[in-house]
Amino acid sequence: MTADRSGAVDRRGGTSDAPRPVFETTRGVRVPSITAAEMRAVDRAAVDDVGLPLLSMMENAGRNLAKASRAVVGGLPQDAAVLAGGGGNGGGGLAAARHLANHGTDVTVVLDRDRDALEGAPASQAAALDATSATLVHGDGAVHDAVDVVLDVDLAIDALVGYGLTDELDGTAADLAQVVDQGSKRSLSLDVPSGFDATTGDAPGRAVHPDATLTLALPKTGLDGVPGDLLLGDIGIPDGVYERADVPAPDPSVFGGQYVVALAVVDA
Ligand SMILES: NC(=O)C1=CN([C@@H]2O[C@H](COP(=O)(O)OP(=O)(O)OC[C@H]3O[C@@H](n4cnc5c(N)ncnc54)[C@H](O)[C@@H]3O)[C@@H](O)[C@H]2O)[C@H](O)CC1
Ligand SMILES: [K+]
Repeated sequence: MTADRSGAVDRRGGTSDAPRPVFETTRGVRVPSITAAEMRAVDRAAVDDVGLPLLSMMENAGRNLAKASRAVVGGLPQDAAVLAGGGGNGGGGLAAARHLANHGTDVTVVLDRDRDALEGAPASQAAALDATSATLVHGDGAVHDAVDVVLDVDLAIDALVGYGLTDELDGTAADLAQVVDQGSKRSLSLDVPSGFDATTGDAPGRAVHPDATLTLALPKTGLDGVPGDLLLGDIGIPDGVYERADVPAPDPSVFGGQYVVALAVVDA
């Protein structure tokens, strides 16, 4: 195996200039793919260079995720479990949990850590969630509680880890991923199925194998090989941010008035 597009190991055994997958919307609009490092640069430029708050992007991610859950279930889920980590991915899951609860879904959130361990934007999302009817389970016993909940509900939402995965999924997040894979009726992952590397598509350990993934802003290069349907969510990043990050901006016709669109791979 040789170095890939990001310096990580490429499951395609490719070289540093290995071709990237190209995706296409159902209306035939091509969408380029980007690595986790490039997406991180886009996020950084959005926040530091143009002052777009992280919470705004996270809110858009969570609202789109709640909306995408309707597509996976075939209507508003009656009940849902949201498995959430402590980073930006978990924060998006917490925002989705609030939107679903606001619309009448019976939501249980299972955090992969103590609630007191949350900081920054995810902590703000958890505080806002407290004002809803959603139940939050965390800390010791979270995995045990998750087993019963996930088996019962219409939909399990995987917001454990996104493009911030380092090495193989471990600890409570890995146990929760296994619960989703073995026990859920349907599952929807945020940005990247937890346990899969966003850039290479490798899953070196346990991972969620969802019915669908809602990825954010642009599809990540590793998503061409992951199981399930692929959706793309617009989180409001302006053209100039992509330019600053030296990343190709999506053509305006990719979304064309929608905030969530379906994608297929055209060139793997
Ligand atoms: N513009 C955007 O695309 C936005 C994306 N958002 C979402 O944020 C994540 C990236 O957030 P970040 O905090 O950088 O990383 P993650 O949440 O993906 O992961 C960090 C989290 O995961 C834990 N972790 C890492 N590796 C492992 C492992 N091997 N086993 C177990 N746990 C692991 C780590 O401890 C941290 O707690 C992106 O994917 C989007 O979903 C923003 O919400 C909005 C803007
Ligand atoms: K995820």
